[in-house]
Amino acid sequence: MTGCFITFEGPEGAGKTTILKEIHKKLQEKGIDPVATREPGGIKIAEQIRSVILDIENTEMDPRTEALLYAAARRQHLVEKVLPALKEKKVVLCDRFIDSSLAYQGYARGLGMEEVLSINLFAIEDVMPDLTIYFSIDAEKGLKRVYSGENREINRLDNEDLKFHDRVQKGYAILLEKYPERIKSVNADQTPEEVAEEVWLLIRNKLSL
Ligand SMILES: Nc1ncnc2c1ncn2[C@@H]1O[C@H](COP(=O)(O)OP(=O)(O)OP(=O)(O)O)[C@@H](O)[C@H]1O
Ligand SMILES: Cc1cn([C@H]2C[C@H](O)[C@@H](COP(=O)(O)O)O2)c(=O)[nH]c1=O
Repeated sequence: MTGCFITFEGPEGAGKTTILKEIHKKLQEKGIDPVATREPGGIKIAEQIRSVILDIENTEMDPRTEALLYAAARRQHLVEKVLPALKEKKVVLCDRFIDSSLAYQGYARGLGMEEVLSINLFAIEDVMPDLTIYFSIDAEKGLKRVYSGENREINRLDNEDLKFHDRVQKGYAILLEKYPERIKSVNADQTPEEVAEEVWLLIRNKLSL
């Protein structure tokens, strides 16, 4: 098996983290030892940057600072964790990557998707995911899940108004049109078991399992 970089994308509460854990388990059952990680975070420095970005009290953060911090966390995570794993021919499952920056900072914050792409190309050079799974759900429904769940703290980005989260979704819609070969959409508004099944099918196809 060759290395494969698979990213999970979507609005808040779409179920990415839940399904990523399930896919990790399913791959292990097939005798594969995948690396499961997340952005921003996944390694010490990037987790430290994450707490600065997502701190609910950092309301004065400038949008360009925000975009640069995400890109910096991405760079460090890529060189410290993702690239070494791919070099060992591992499957890497990553909760969010560059598409989040394009949808959230580029489109929803209004910085421009091309501008945000260019700072990110500096961070990632030419490393793009082999497959991106987009968890499609209405922004409001996803947010309701986040606010009613008890398993994570509400962060600064969750706290943006619904219009912001609707723009995030629009940003992703643009990306789905732009990268149809790489980004595959699943219906995230189903039971976790049904969503996991759709995602599993895509991953099995990609890995020829
Ligand atoms: N298919 C589903 N149906 C209903 N609830 C779900 C489903 N998938 C996940 N949830 C619940 O919704 C909440 C958010 O799920 P999860 O953390 O997996 O989403 P996420 O996409 O990673 O969110 P975020 O990016 O905002 O952290 C959790 O409480 C989880 O238990
Ligand atoms: C990578 C990345 C993330 N974001 C946003 C998306 C979420 O609101 C948070 C991360 O929280 P999660 O619970 O781990 O999903 O950060 C962003 O705006 N830009 C990015 O590049």
